[in-house]
Amino acid sequence: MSASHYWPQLEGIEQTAVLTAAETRAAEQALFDGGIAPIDLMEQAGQAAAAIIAERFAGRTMLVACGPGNNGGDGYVIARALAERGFVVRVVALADPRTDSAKAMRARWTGPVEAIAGVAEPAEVAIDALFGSGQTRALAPDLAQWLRAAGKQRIAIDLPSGTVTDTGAAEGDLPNNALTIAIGALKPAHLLLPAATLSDRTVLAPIDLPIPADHKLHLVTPPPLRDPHPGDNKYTRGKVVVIGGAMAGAAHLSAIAAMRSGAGYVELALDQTETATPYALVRRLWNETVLADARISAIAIGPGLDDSAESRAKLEAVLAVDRPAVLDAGALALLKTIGLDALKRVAAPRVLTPHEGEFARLFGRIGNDRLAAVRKAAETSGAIVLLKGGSTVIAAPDGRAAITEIAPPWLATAGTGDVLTGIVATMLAQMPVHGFDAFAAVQAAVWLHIRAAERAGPVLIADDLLFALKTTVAKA
Ligand SMILES: NC(=O)C1=CN([C@@H]2O[C@H](COP(=O)(O)OP(=O)(O)OC[C@H]3O[C@@H](n4cnc5c(N)ncnc54)[C@H](O)[C@@H]3O)[C@@H](O)[C@H]2O)[C@@H](O)CC1
Ligand SMILES: [K+]
Repeated sequence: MSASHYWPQLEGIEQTAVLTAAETRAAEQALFDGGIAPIDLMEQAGQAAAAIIAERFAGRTMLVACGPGNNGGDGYVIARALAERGFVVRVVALADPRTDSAKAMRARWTGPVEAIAGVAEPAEVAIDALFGSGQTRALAPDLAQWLRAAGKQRIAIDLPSGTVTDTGAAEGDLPNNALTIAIGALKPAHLLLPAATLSDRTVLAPIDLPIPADHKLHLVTPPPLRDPHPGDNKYTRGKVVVIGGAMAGAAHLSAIAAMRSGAGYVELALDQTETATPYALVRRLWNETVLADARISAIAIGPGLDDSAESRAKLEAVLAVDRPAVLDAGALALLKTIGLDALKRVAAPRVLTPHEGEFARLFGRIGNDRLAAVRKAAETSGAIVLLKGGSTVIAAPDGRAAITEIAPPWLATAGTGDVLTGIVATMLAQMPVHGFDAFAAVQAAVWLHIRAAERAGPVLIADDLLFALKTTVAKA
């Protein structure tokens, strides 16, 4: 087993806007309307991609596979730029170029262009410039197979061919890429499963693409956490109440995670209490007065909660309190019977943190457009919805959405979701401290969860995250 990052990684991405195919086209059009020539933008894109390739794959033989559209156009630029740097480059065309820019770039490539059928010898590196953000259908199986055989390693230009830009769907048996070079901006398929798993690494080739100010989707980024200052007390650092039930361990994970994320005061309400470590955790017997304290900053409910009448009464009590609340696990099952309207009883933000099964039970089948499904769920419920998984999608009722990088797969183990719930609760409790809103608070929590998992390392168990959180939060 390897402790290093063998799951897909984003590298050096500073521009965190994520654009759909249509938004990318609109941004390009804005440039062209402003007088930039399309071939100049393509030259910039191809040169930027070639510079990245030259640095990382020095000395390898290259085979550039060009499609008929502008992705193929990028391919011709890359071939020329690599040849000028001394690389041995062959170019293969799937079909003649169809766009003006691609035609122009093919004309500037002075070497031979082979037909796909004629390629016998694979190269060390095959560059997939077949299809990019203009892909409209699945990749033909024989083409996928050809691509797999064309190089010992592959690099995808903008997107791996066969992936759907806006959903991350990827049909068929598509080959893996050592590198994907996103052109101008990240697209949803760079972050969403399964497409995101087709690349070991994803980097961004910078071009002068203007990012529309009203774009609504972005990559989850490091949160701006404020350190405590001498004037703080336990209540200014946030009081979190965690309401547990039948399985007390799950609620303990949430409560201790809330503590380790920096909450000033965490209270755990249970059906029975005992004195145990950590002694700093205040354990109380559940009754409704637990929720009567005006100093409560946020509430978490769900981990370890069964579907009994008592549990339902607890959830009803939480939903009546005008304080930020996160609902997970058992609370989501109960919410199904209470009805989503209950989330709107008070003005304070509500956060739902379902995994796929819980999501489907509450909102219906996810289908193959995870992002659209989560956005719709947030809109209809009025809550911030965080769909957990290898790449986590978060949506706010106002249409804003965010996607995480791919999380360490070691997180797929019991109890890690309970930990996330606790972190969410603390970030909600600390909204005034850090000066962010609930949508940002949830992103902060997911980011901390991923970083804590990296810190905890392979074969982590949920309890390890609790300890890893301490350093993670301190360094955020
Ligand atoms: N518009 C521009 O000027 C720029 C575009 N850029 C590149 O252009 C790409 C987008 O170019 P396009 O919009 O031309 O689209 P693509 O080059 O991605 O593909 C479009 C062409 O492929 C066909 N097609 C789509 N999916 C297919 C499939 N599965 N099997 C067979 N044929 C298929 C379409 O009918 C069309 O002819 C980006 O991904 C990026 O690489 C960059 O050069 C930056 C500048
Ligand atoms: K491609």
